[in-house]
Amino acid sequence: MSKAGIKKGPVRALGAMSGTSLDGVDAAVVVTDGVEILGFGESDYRPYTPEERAVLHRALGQWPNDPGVAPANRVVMAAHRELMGRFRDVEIAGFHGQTLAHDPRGRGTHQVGEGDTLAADLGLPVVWDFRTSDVELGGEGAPLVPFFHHACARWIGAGAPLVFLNMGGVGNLTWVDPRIARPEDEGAVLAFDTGPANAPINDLLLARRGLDYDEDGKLAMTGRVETGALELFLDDPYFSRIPPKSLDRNAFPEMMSLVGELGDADAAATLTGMAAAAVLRGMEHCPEAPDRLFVTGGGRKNPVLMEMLSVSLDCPVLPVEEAGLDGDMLEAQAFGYLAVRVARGLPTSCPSTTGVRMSVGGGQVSRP
Ligand SMILES: Nc1ncnc2c1ncn2[C@@H]1O[C@H](COP(=O)(O)OP(=O)(O)OP(=O)(O)O)[C@@H](O)[C@H]1O
Ligand SMILES: CC(=O)N[C@H]1[C@@H]2OC[C@@H](O2)[C@@H](O)[C@@H]1O[C@H](C)C(=O)O
Repeated sequence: MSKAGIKKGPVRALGAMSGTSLDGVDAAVVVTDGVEILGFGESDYRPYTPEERAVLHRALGQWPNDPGVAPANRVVMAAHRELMGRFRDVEIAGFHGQTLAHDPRGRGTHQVGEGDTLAADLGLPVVWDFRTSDVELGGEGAPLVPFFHHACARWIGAGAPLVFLNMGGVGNLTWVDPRIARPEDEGAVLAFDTGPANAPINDLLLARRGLDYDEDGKLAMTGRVETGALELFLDDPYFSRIPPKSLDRNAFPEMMSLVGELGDADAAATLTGMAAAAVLRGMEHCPEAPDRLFVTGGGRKNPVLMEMLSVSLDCPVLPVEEAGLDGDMLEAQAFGYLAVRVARGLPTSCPSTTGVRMSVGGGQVSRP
């Protein structure tokens, strides 16, 4: 028995993720022993209502005890309780919560949501608060999905280095060498946040058109990238900083003023171009050219973004479905996988994924 009280060998683990796009909560089952992936189970999604989303938006940038946090906590807990309660025959759950603020070298990192309450509500051991111990040990506390990306590379039988690129609200990439068996071993993974991805596009569409996002890149498709604005954006020192490195959702507030004078279509095209160009700059940091780049997250459904990535990168750019994985659920699956690792005392991050001083298994375990 592990510290979470789960049996030896593979278990069905449920993971849940509420991402920086604030669109809703994903939950998915992965079958794992905490090392290898043995299979995937069912998955489900629970969108936030417009009112709930507004509560979360108001709480962005807030720290514990700030006034918007308690209402945000109620929204996050209710959505997770409802969604995760739909799953059966699960032995353990991983609960990421919702990031409200991220300042690893300053005030820390803040995910709202109470895993102990959720454990009692669901009657399951819940692993949560995944990022704090990494930050306490000098790490960025993000990204945390890279150890799961390494397991995915092995699950799909990859034989050469490849990249997983998540285009969520923020972009993050993991360069993986699947020939190295353990992710914490030297040279197995390199990971970092590439830059803003969908969050600024969503913010623009909301401000200018009252829409949640630029569906299928329809608006960007009719616009033109304003290269002056793009170059000013790329002057930010973040892009030349050696990884690991991570970002807050709203880390580039100047983006909106860079496109402020542009028409709606040009502004959308330029923000989409900025997301793609940030990835290109990120690829310069990879130790070796990858064989293929698999895109996960909502951005893979944006044909304008996918085309921009394809024309600028030297390797095939493919939606992760081409590898038989589910690009909407990868992060939720990751937190199920990481929960089992924490329960079994295995690390969840290492110096090359977050810059942490030594490999660490982050996360609190709450039993019902
Ligand atoms: N058909 C589509 N066309 C264009 N963009 C899309 C489409 N579908 C989803 N998106 C974008 O993807 C976003 C959702 O992506 P995803 O669910 O990966 O984000 P997240 O998990 O919240 O973010 P993060 O990974 O940063 O935590 C939407 O808010 C939207 O911007
Ligand atoms: C602090 C935080 O929540 N960061 C998120 C965010 O969204 C994408 C990117 O920025 C990544 O660093 C991370 O999420 C994923 C799940 C991760 O930790 O791997």
